Amino acid sequence: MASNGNGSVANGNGSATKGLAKIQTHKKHNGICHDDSVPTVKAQTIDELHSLQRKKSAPTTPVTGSQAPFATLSEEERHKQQLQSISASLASLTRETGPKLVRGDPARQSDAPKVTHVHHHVTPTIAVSDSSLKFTHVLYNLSPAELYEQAIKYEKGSFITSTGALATLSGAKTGRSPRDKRVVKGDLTEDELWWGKGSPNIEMDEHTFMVNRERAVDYLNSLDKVFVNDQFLNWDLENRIKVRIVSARAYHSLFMHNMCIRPTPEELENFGTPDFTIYNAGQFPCNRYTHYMTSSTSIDLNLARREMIILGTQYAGEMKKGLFSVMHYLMPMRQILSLHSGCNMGRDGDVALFFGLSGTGKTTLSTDHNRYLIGDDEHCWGENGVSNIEGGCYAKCIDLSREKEPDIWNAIRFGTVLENVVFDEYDREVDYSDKSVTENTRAAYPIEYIPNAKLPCVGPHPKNVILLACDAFGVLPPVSKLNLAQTMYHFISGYTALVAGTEDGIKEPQATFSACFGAAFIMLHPTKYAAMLAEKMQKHGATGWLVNTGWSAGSYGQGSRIKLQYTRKIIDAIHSGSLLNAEYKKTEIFGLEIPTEVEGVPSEILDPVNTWSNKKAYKETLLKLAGLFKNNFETFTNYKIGKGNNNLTEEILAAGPIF
Ligand SMILES: Nc1ncnc2c1ncn2[C@@H]1O[C@H](COP(=O)(O)OP(=O)(O)OP(=O)(O)O)[C@@H](O)[C@H]1O
Ligand SMILES: O=C([O-])CC(=O)C(=O)O
Ligand SMILES: [Ca+2]
Ligand SMILES: [Mn+2]
Repeated sequence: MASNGNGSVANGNGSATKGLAKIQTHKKHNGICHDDSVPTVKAQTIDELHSLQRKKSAPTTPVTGSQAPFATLSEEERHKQQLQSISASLASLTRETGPKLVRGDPARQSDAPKVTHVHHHVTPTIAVSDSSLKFTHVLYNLSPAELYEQAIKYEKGSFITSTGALATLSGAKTGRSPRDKRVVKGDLTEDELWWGKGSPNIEMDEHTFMVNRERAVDYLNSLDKVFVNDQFLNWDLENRIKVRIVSARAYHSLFMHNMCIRPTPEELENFGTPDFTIYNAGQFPCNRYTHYMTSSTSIDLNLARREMIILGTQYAGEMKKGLFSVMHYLMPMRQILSLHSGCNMGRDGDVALFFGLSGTGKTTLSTDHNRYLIGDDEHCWGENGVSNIEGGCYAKCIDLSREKEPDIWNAIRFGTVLENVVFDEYDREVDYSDKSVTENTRAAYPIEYIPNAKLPCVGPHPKNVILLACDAFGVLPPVSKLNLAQTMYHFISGYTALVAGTEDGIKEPQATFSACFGAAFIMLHPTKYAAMLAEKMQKHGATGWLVNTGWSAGSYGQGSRIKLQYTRKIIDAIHSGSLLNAEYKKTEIFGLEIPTEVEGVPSEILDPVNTWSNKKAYKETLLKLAGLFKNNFETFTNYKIGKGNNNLTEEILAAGPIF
């Protein structure tokens, strides 16, 4: 609006004013003066006014820059194609087409009339059912703000915390249910996948999968609305996988919005058919009379159909880790190694991988203020280097403190999903020490919430491969340098003490072995991944390390957990290269090379024997753990690691504890 810059007295057309000049705020060309300086709204009705509040925009990603304007399709045509594709996704066994879908929130009445054009042809003889007469509203790739509103309006237990995060409850399950994860054994998968003892792939047949699929799809179709996320996995563009997640809760949609890679509007426009689809009907149980079902929970993977069904658990980590399993199948088929690891990069481009089971420190230690974060949990290592599979991080929050983990603390803000935390009823301050709901409290946030995230999340070949173990026995050294055979031995063993119930039902630390530091997610035999890792480490000259982030000066109960501050110093020394050239000595039994000094770490803790007052108890505990390693490794002694590489196989077998 034009203003008459030099004050309000002169009225510009030269007409004389008697007495005090009328104060004019602005003036129209026709010379009529108005007292009010505020322009009126451009709306004829209250409804229209409210409609002005919301500007139309497409979903955006804050990540990659290119935001080319839509060119090829009209908005309406694009919506129509999306809905048809989603309807096809939701088609049941008995109906050729899926439900009638309508875009938008059923609570917004104005959305309703737009539906007619997505009406599908139905075969009148079989498809007449009540559910085919109703519409299912599709909330497609909503923004975090919209998902907040949906969650707060419709999902009990959803609240905004004092820092703006969305606090939510995952229901009866507060961790994954590995014993309820099933994989269809069919022509494609029978020979390719790892089955039997030690394998995470509990078999099911195609028919049972379809029974569960029908149950999930019918449940979702019976709802007034479903959430659909179309997103990507893997920052390596050549090996990017398109995923669709159909779910019933805003919590699930926001979780996956944060955890998967968010498409730009342009990428969404050209999304096409997803490579893999999840049907999350987690609120609804499976039918226990169905063959194979041992509980009301079932997470079912069908690689041939490229689908996953979730029944009977609302824990969002099932979706994240279910897709990780899929990547553990798809990527090795392309000679790319999939890794349950964190990953970061120094200023000079030195990349480190952090392997470890749940709770060993992948997220905590890869989130390092002095380094670029590539990702905290799931990566690929291919011809050109490493790439993150995900677009977000999933940090443990129990006992989180601003001082010890500032970057994670600051990432818990608007947009972040906070699972199962306890907060003050009035001011909504979260009490991170409260375990009333679960010890496995979690925050899921987009990776760019970490200030020094490396975008895009890719990096060159790793220089250091750090194996993290949280040793509840307190006998493994805080850090050891490994040769290649030892690295493979410990990678295949995948030792830690499970802490704090990420897997449903486990509350106390206990020794556990999980091949490749992720047996729950691998699809092929562990030696396949191990061979790929050995080959890549050899080729690119990476050094292996074993870091104990667990106990010192006694086992769980007597000793205490190694201070995070010390572990960080150890990791710093690995990154800087100073530890590579330190002085080493060899430990008994495990034959580990341990440094005599690390800057910033008391030297006496570097050899665990020094920290135990009862040396006899130390030796007994060491032998006990060595025995557990030996027992565990027996399953692998008959396997060759890689093709024609017998030497390495023998070296690996010899790289374990000797007693
Ligand atoms: N010395 C230590 N080193 C690393 N972490 C420690 C140490 N002491 C305590 N911790 C705590 O241990 C936890 C490590 O959890 P983190 O989230 O890093 O696990 P993760 O390996 O990423 O597991 P997941 O795969 O389940 O996400 C954090 O809560 C961290 O604060
Ligand atoms: O999957 C989860 O729920 C958490 C996680 O990262 C793991 O267990 O490795
Ligand atoms: Ca993590
Ligand atoms: Mn993990």
